Amino acid sequence: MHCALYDAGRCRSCQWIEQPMEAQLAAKMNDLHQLLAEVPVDQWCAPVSGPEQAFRNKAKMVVSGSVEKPLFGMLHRDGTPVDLTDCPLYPASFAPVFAALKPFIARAGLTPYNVARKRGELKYLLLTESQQDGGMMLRVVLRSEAKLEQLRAALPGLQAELPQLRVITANIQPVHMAIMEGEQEIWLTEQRSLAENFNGVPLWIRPQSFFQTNPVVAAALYATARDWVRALPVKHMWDLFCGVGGFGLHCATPEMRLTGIEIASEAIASATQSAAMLGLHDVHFQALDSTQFATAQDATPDLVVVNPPRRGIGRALCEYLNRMAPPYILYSSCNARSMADDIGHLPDYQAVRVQLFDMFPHTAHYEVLTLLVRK
Ligand SMILES: C[S@@+](CC[C@H](N)C(=O)[O-])C[C@H]1O[C@@H](n2cnc3c(N)ncnc32)[C@H](O)[C@@H]1O
Ligand code: SF4
Repeated sequence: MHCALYDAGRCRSCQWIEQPMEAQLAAKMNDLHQLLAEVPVDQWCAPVSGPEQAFRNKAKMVVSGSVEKPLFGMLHRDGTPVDLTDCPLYPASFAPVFAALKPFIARAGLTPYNVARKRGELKYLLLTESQQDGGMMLRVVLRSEAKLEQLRAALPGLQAELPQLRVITANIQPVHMAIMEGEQEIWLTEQRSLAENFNGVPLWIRPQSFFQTNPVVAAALYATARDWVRALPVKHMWDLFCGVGGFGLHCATPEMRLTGIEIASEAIASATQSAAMLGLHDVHFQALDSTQFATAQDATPDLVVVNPPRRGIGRALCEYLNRMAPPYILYSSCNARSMADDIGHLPDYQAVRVQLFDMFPHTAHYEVLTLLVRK
């Protein structure tokens, strides 16, 4: 893929961009084979990839420059700002939003935060688009509430110009560090979450909850999980690290009992709302630590889905799964190294099927789905 910012040496985030997609996929498959070298796999499925560009539904922009001429993008290590509004990973629909946000910042008087001087208010802009209808969520990350009223006063003009901005919030991040968001979220619109839909399953995008950033490949991942699970005799499943519920909501049928566990309560609120829309009644989503939840249970479900952060599920959860022995485990991972470690700690399970999903093109990262069956 071609990226002018990469060619100019201004952004090097996509380290594999010069390799054709087929070569990238082959290298990722090779990496996965090596990481699972000690794990016998019955069936390797063909890798799944999506579009080469314009595939991201989310932009996380550091705001720098001046209030009259803000830049949206990132800062190099030496503090030099780079404007990434032309990044080809974003869909074309982002360009007019970025273009309108620049003069809006001047009108609202939101001075970009200057990291070196520790001055200014506006730190980041986080923009997410729903594939369902092009609706968008904009989160304005501010250092404090000092400019909140100015932001509120300028908003009606922005909303008239960009009616696709359905959800707008201010996030207050007072700490001088590269953390993107703080705990305090202030909603500036009546609508609090953005409707999304993958494969006919309603999902909700909202602040403070994880949502997949490559919708085409994520939809394929959830659909595959659904197909694999529906072929198994599952009456009760757990979806651990469930986020907004994508896996559980795809796999569950009205006859099935679904328990979803996730640490972020905002994500659990979304998952609960989706389950109600689907008419699923035997569904129990709770905001808890997955390991603490699991290790406190006596009953074992037929299937445990896990989709942990990069660190994997960890030793304690592996030990619990060995002991409680659910017949099936479906492991979706964005870090095959930690997944391979975890599978190494599940000696009673056989990897029957593995499939790679190219969720992060032009980088070394990828998602992998593994079905484990009790031996
Ligand atoms: C890779 S995301 C997967 C989310 C979801 N399965 C999906 O498809 O969107 C990992 C999720 O684990 C959650 N998480 C992190 N630590 C956790 C913990 N200790 N217990 C439960 N959930 C946790 C995160 O908040 C995040 O939503
Ligand atoms: S993140 Fe965007 S701007 Fe940076 S190298 Fe990749 S495609 Fe180019």
